[in-house]
Amino acid sequence: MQQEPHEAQPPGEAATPLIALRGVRASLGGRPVLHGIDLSVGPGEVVALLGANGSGKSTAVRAAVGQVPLAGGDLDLFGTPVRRFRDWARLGYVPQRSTAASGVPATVREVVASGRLARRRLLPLRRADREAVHRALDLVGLADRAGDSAGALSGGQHQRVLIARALTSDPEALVMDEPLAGVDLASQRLLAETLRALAARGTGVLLVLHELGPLRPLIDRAVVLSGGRVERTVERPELAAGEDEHHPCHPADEAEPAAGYPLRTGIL
Ligand SMILES: Nc1ncnc2c1ncn2[C@@H]1O[C@H](COP(=O)(O)OP(=O)(O)OP(=O)(O)O)[C@@H](O)[C@H]1O
Repeated sequence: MQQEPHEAQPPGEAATPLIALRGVRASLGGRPVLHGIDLSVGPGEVVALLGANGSGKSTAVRAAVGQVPLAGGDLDLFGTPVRRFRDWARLGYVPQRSTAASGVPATVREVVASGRLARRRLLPLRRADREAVHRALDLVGLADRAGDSAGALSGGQHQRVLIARALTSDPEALVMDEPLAGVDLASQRLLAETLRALAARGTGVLLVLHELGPLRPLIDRAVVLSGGRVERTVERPELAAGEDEHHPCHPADEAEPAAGYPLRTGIL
């Protein structure tokens, strides 16, 4: 990973969003899931996507990284319409754990190094790459497990390996789907420190979260989805009054309207 800041915007000019969804609609299995999502992440911004189970958070971030075709609306990445965008190495993505945990017969180091290949374009890894892999593993507290089989890790450790893989490619925008799921508090704090440092040098971060947890002070904007739409947006949720850190984000499943969503989420 480089330590230099990403390219700065000329003074006086509004920064081009790294990720911009405008009126995005998407269907899965023939069923409309997103009904017109507006969302943007600028350089150095940390944006949290919240909402009940089934509200469309994963679909929205998968749409944002080009994994779900758009049924309508626009997606721009680094100012380029997605249909013309090719520079995928600028975008890091950590998928939801359940969709990523496969029985890959590789060491932890190899899994993390695969994140570097996007930058190397399949050339052999050099010393700088190996150092970047080590740094990324150190950042997630797993440097001592580099030689272990990835299959021998716990669920939370596996999640941290996926985070390290995304970090090692030094992305300018980082999209993470529930990075805190199954990750212990000490590792959540490590992740918070890492994201703070990345944002400070211009990396934009989009996170699906159930609870803000130790990431709360970093969040510039929280976007709450409900039924595939943006229900509300809250700037700097850390500053919002009446919060309860430990209250779950989504008390009800979207499929159970009787449970009374939207309730107070406890997050915002
Ligand atoms: N492959 C699929 N085919 C059809 N429908 C799908 C598919 N994947 C998800 N859906 C539906 O799309 C809706 C949104 O799902 P999504 O996974 O985006 O929600 P989410 O907000 O991320 O939920 P969670 O908090 O449970 O992860 C849900 O109603 C879900 O049932």
